[in-house]
Parts: sequence; structure tokens; C-alpha cells
Amino acid sequence: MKEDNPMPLLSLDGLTVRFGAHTALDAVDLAVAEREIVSVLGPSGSGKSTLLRAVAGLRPADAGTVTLGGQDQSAVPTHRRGLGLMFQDHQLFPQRDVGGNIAFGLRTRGVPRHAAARRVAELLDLVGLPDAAGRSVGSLSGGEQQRVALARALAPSPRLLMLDEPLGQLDRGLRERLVVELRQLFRQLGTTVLAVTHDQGEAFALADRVVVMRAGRIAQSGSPAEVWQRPASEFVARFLGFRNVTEATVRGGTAHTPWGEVPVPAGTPEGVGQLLIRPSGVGLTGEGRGPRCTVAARTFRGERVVLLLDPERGPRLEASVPLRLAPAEGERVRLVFDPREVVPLAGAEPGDG
Ligand SMILES: Nc1ncnc2c1ncn2[C@@H]1O[C@H](COP(=O)(O)OP(=O)(O)OP(=O)(O)O)[C@@H](O)[C@H]1O
Repeated sequence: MKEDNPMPLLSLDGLTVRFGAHTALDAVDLAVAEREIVSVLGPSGSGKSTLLRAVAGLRPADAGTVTLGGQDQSAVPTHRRGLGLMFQDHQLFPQRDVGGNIAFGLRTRGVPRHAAARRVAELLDLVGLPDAAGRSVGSLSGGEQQRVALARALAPSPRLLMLDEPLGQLDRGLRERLVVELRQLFRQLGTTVLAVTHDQGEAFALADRVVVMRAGRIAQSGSPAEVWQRPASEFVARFLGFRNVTEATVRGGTAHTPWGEVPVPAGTPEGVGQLLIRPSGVGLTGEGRGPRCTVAARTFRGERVVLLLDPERGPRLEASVPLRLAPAEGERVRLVFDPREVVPLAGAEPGDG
């Protein structure tokens, strides 16, 4: 899929990287606009890190191009691409203090000592660690180290900031807080960001646009809400953790599924196809004529409860209901499906099977 963007800061055209016979990136097209925050998600081995490395010039492309600010980067070495890199294997220098770490990229670019010191103080303020310049790296907590690494990557005002698992080492509570701060910070600075993360929640919370990769290709690209509400394919739906995916035959506004008849939204293509029933579209009632099922398990998720249901026929279903409406484990209920939460999925993609 080619994306139309009049003035992308970064554009990848047919970018291909091979390791021997294995194609890690397979003709990827992607455009990232100025000030856009893009998160790349995908299963292990789908090519996320290879994508970042190719953009950074740490891995040469076997075919295709990386264009930054309108210029082909094929002959441009990493340190001349104007990138900020925050990669897991680019750890802080333990022998330098915090200020020395942040100033490193500035000093190597010939920024005078006093100007570098001013910039270090500014960045430490920005990442919420004022007065930390003289501290040793070893005395910092994991979260503080991540902030310093971020300050170091931002110090030379890169035109594109690339993050590989930026919050990878941290515990969940801290990640959830930091990701909100990061987004605010990038917005405030107008930074263009390309980030790779394993953590779905993090990717969706951080990004303006989520790119889901599969086997070296882009399986879907869209706003977090679009991708979450309308996964493009069975692969994306399952990758996002949705369970209620099935083959169904649609006729006259109704899908015939292993769970019985399910109403579908207007415009759903007729015939055999894949359907996703989002968990919030599986409603429960005590009466009616809907399919019967038993509550097999329930998990609290704040204001909602996620239920696993064993229907009398068809595979196990997942439902998400408000806490006050959640039946107990073992209770028998009837199902009502909400067509607004039923999503037709695209058919098999290249590489399936
Ligand atoms: N240096 C290398 N030599 C050989 N194969 C490699 C090399 N680097 C990556 N690969 C292969 O290329 C594919 C893509 O790897 P990549 O690291 O980009 O995936 P990823 O999506 O970042 O995975 P993860 O989430 O596990 O980090 C994988 O099959 C991997 O084994």
C-alpha cells in the first residue's frame, strides 16, 4: 500500500533487506510526516528492528530507498542522517556522568563546552531530572536511565527520533506513566518519531499512527483507533489479541456463524468471509432466544469484566461487559450480538497458509 503524503519527512520505497535466503524486509513502502509519531508493532521476527536499522543506515538495503527530507540516504552514513537513536544496545556510557552522556553527541558535533552545558541543563529539565548532570549513571534507577538516554538522543535536535523498545526494561506501572509523558514531550517539541515496541498498549498510547508488520511486510497502517476498531485482517485481529474471529457466510444482513446467526453492519460483503465480533459486541441477557452459554471464567479489567463463555455450540467466545452487569462463573446466560461491533475482515493475505 502506497501512502499519499505531500511532504513526508521520511519515506521508504520498496525497502528490502535480506539475510541470506531470508527476506527480513520485503519491499516496504512507508511515509512518515513531519511531527508524526509512528509506532511499529508486530510479532517477533517480523522485521521491526531491521526496519529501524535500515532507516538508520546500520544495515544496508538490498533494494529500495530511504529518503529523509527529500534526500536519498543510500550514500549517507548513520551519523550524518540527523537521527536520534535510542536503541537497547546503545546503552549509556557508565564511565561518564549524566551530563557527559547527554553532551556526548553535541561535543562530537563541535558544539562548544558552555553551549553544550546549557543544552544539557535544558534537556534534563525537559525529561524531569533537573540538577542530575553531575550524577553517575550507576546511581540512577532504570526509569531515570531511560530518561537520560532519551535526553541524549534528543540533544542534537534530530530531525527524526528512532526508538527501539524505549521503555523495554521498565516495570509496567512506570512504562504506563512514562509513555504518556513521552507523547506530551514529543508533541511539545514537534519531534517526528519512529518507534518499535513489543508492547501493544505502549504502541497505541504513544502513536498517531500504528504500523503492524508481518513477515517483513506492512499488514496494516492506521490511527490507533482505526486499527483497534477495524483490524484489516484475521492476522491483525488475532495479533491484537481478539479471539472471536470466525469464518461466516453473510446473507441478507445476517452472518451464519458457528455460534448461530449474528447481525452484521450494513455494507458487509455477502458470501463467505472472516468476521470479528469484538468482545464488547457480545452482550448477555437472562431471557430471549439467543444462543445459550456458560460463563467459564471472568477477569477484572477495571470498570469492565472480560468473560470467557462456553456456548452450547461453536468455539469459546470472549465478552467484555460492565462490572455491574457481569454474571458469576458457572452462570448460564443467553447471547445477543451487537452488529456495530461486528467487523468484516479482509480475506487471506499474501504469505498466508
Ligand atoms: N544479523 C542477522 N542475521 C541473520 N538474520 C537476521 C539478522 N537480523 C535479523 N535477522 C532475521 O530477520 C528477521 C527479522 O528480524 P528483526 O530483528 O528485524 O525482527 P523483529 O520484528 O525486530 O523481532 P523481535 O521483536 O524479536 O526483536 C528475523 O527472522 C531474524 O531472525
